[in-house]
Amino acid sequence: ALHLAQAEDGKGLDDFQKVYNAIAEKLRDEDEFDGYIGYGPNLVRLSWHVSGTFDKNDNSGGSFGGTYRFKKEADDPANKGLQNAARFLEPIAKKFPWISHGDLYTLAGVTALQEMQGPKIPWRPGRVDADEKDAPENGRLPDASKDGNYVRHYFGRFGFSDQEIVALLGAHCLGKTHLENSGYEGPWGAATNTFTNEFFVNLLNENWKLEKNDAGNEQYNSNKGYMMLPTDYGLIQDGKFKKYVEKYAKDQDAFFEDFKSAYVKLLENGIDFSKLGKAYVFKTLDEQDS
Ligand code: HEM
Ligand SMILES: CCN(CC)c1nc(N)c2ccccc2n1
Repeated sequence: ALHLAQAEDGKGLDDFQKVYNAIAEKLRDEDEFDGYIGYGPNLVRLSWHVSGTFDKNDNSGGSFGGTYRFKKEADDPANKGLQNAARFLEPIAKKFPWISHGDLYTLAGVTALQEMQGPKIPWRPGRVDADEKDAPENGRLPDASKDGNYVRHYFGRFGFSDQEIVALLGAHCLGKTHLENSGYEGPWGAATNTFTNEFFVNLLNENWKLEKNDAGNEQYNSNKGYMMLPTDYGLIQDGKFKKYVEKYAKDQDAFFEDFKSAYVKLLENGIDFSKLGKAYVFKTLDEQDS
């Protein structure tokens, strides 16, 4: 059965907005990280990795239990580089000991996206920390060296449609790949900390050359110094995905709307929130500047 959400007792919008603000202020303050990209993209990746372990066949993994806090999950080679996001969140967890790890990891991704001018992401609390025995085994996160069909099959495990898959991958407008983390490198310079539909525009507009990188892995590079993972490139090799790439390259609002829905589905997969009221929509720091 699905995990039943149990909100932290007596905590409401104001309490979670305080956590949001603490993360957002720390994001602004520590802007030099990773060549002045900042921690935003890394926090978004963490929120996806703690959720992407979900398996609808037995309702294992996923964001509910906050099991990333155990080495068994954190040390998954696919999570290399996310130690930065985890370290960033430690003082936040200390300041707000009442928030569960699952709620903190997902709220941090929502905060980072909104502070990077992304769409407003409705968020619901109620994830409850589980034990190390509940941590999913390594190997549930995707392999970047594969093609579009692999991506369709991989996300089929969570019940995502072609349209939801393309929208979700639009998050690769943020940050960059790091050779020492994943064996992929770049894009230098182009890496951004602003949420836009640029990933789709680049996919369609650049001429991509398949090259071996310094780690011996193949990736697509453009003469402007952009890069695409083989799984990214699969979105324009596969006709059914490509029509959504074209839609989002033309219409950023449609991308924002579809990304928001798919990202919420990713973060809430496997959890029954029916006992809770409506989701919270947080104000950005800019919207609160008194
Ligand atoms: C086919 C599925 C996916 C594959 C194979 C994939 C693979 C990767 C790889 C290899 C990196 C580079 C990591 C590093 O070297 O530091 C990366 C970074 C990133 N991914 Fe994905 N990813 C996928 C889906 C997603 C999704 C669904 C999201 C969010 C909704 C996401 C968000 C990010 C972000 C924000 C970064 C940049 C992190 C940073 O700059 O530190 N990815 N991804
Ligand atoms: C759209 C070009 N960029 C940086 C703005 C980009 N492209 C990517 N293909 C990419 C893939 C994984 C993680 C980050 C990524 N960033």
